[in-house]
Amino acid sequence: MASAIRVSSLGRSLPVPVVQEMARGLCVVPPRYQRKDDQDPPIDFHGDSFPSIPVIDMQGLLLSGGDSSSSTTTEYDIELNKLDSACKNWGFFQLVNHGVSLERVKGEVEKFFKLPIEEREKVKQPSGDLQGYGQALVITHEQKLDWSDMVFLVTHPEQERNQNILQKLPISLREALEEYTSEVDELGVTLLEKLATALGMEVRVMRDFFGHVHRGMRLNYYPSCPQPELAVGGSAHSDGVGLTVLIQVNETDGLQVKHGGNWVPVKPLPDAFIVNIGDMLEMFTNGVYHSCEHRVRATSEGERISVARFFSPPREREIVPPSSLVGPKNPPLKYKKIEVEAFLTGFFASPVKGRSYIESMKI
Ligand SMILES: O=C(O)CCC(=O)C(=O)O
Ligand SMILES: [Fe+2]
Repeated sequence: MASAIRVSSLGRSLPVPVVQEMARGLCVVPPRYQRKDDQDPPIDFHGDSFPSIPVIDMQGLLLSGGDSSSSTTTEYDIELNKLDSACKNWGFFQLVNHGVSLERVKGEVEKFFKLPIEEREKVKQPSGDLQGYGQALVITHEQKLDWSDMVFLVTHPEQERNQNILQKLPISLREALEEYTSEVDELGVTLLEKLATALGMEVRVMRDFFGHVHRGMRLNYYPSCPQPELAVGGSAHSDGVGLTVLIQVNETDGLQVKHGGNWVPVKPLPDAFIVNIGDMLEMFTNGVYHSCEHRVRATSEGERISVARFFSPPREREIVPPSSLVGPKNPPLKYKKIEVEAFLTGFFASPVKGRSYIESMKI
């Protein structure tokens, strides 16, 4: 039985109602979803100075940084510099011109969330597992909840897959996810290599850190909310991974990133990826790159769907920056040395609270 060889799950999340079902016909947000205390002030913007996350052109990036032995800067290196400064100052960027086709995966994910509840529940999160249709990081019965549902899947390494769940996904969705992940994974690896070049690190060092790349994904569903001023679509958090590559499936916006003390809304460009640095890359770069806090607001303007692909180092890897980023000519080591497995076990053991977990890793 394939599932018998799965390595142990990293945590569990208490079962919660499917918000999509609960929300049908509801006029009032139930108390457990009322989050008035989590509604930070809206962005403080002044006309033209409205900030937005940087935009990086993948074709420009592919042409950049090819010859690290040359000291001449080509016009394409501008894109690499833009990438570097986006990861330092924002930890978030939009990636355009990437060549990955998104149509099919978007259509199939939308179709999944339109299925009758009995069909969706076939892939329900089993108790004691994080994979499947449910929620993550629900640790206590008192904890306030997000106005969203998700399907979480680990796809690589193969022994961490929950075959039982994968096989119960509608076949057309499974095939679309397979096609999409093979394309987005290639892009993810290329991006990690470009990040290494931007950091002045040997590409080999980044490759060694990520190894065969641990890969997971989340299909996020945020139902329309009758009282959006009371609820939160997705709690403020930083991603406990290496790198996240996300697509917004439909037209409903809602993602906000914390920048300069403000919550800045993200308006995805057509077919763009939204990419962000995760906690493990912040630690591996000794804080040079920033794992930015982000959240999803609730809205009454309709449902919102997104698909996040996560890239991380393997569980047994210790998160330690390469010598090129730590003293004597660089800052001293800023984060505790910890294995990925221990990092993740801690991450999934407490309710999410902004950047508090990565902050607790600081020396
Ligand atoms: O739905 C979004 O735009 C953000 C989702 C997210 O932050 C996540 O899945 O980690
Ligand atoms: Fe996230």
